[in-house]
Amino acid sequence: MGPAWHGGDPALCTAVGSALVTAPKTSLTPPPGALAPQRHPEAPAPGEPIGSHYDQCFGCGTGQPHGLHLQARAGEGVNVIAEFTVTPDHQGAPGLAHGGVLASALDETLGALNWMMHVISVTGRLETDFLRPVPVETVLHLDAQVRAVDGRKIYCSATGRIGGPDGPLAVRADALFIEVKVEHFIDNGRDEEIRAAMEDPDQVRRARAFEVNP
Ligand SMILES: CCCCCCCCCCCCCCCC(=O)SCCNC(=O)CCNC(=O)[C@H](O)C(C)(C)COP(=O)(O)OP(=O)(O)OC[C@H]1O[C@@H](n2cnc3c(N)ncnc32)[C@H](O)[C@@H]1OP(=O)(O)O
Repeated sequence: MGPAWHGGDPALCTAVGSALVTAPKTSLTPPPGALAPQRHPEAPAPGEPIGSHYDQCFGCGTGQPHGLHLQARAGEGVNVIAEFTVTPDHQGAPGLAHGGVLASALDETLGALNWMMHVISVTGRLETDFLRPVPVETVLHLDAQVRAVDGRKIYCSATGRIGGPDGPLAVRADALFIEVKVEHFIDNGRDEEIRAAMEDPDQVRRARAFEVNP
């Protein structure tokens, strides 16, 4: 048998005999020169709703019938909080939330951190730990925070607790978000939706706000 596939990165894994040895992944660990995150002076006040960045977003869009409808609020630091109620539509196993849905809820909460720093960024990497099963009708209390910033790289983490902000930890994630320009969406999105978004002055204003208020 040939060597195992290691995602093309020989630094991550090495085959030793038939065993696969995985070296620690360092890309979610801020490098020594990384800076502490700064809360933008115009970030929403603590407790203020952050609002949806796009009404068709699966995570936060109010016009998206199949979405999670997350409504994040600003925290005290460079963090946001949100609650997510697991419904029967979110099941993976009978009566239990699907892991991918929970990862989406974490991802969306992490994405809302953009508004605390006035930066547009997208998920580059998301590593999720599922610690407890999450039953239908659970209210998952989500908290995401930026840990460090290194150039365009934003190192952040999120937790999801069952039933309350101090409830049992059910899911957690470390993530690397990468800062992008609005052109990331314009150049890559499907024409139909981009055209509609560009014709919506509120959407354009939301997207450009961070670029004119650096
Ligand atoms: C008019 C319409 C307006 C619409 C306005 C909407 C605005 C509001 C949107 C908010 C949205 C939030 C929503 C929730 C969060 C999502 O769900 S976002 C959607 C999911 N994510 C994506 O689709 C991203 C897909 N990936 C990409 O597009 C590209 O890979 C990226 C992430 C932009 C990076 O590409 P790039 O810009 O070419 O940068 P690149 O040089 O490759 O990497 C930069 C650095 O990051 C590192 N890096 C990149 N990827 C990784 C990785 N996976 N692991 C480790 N390191 C990495 C690189 O090694 C590099 O490090 P240095 O060399 O600088 O040390």
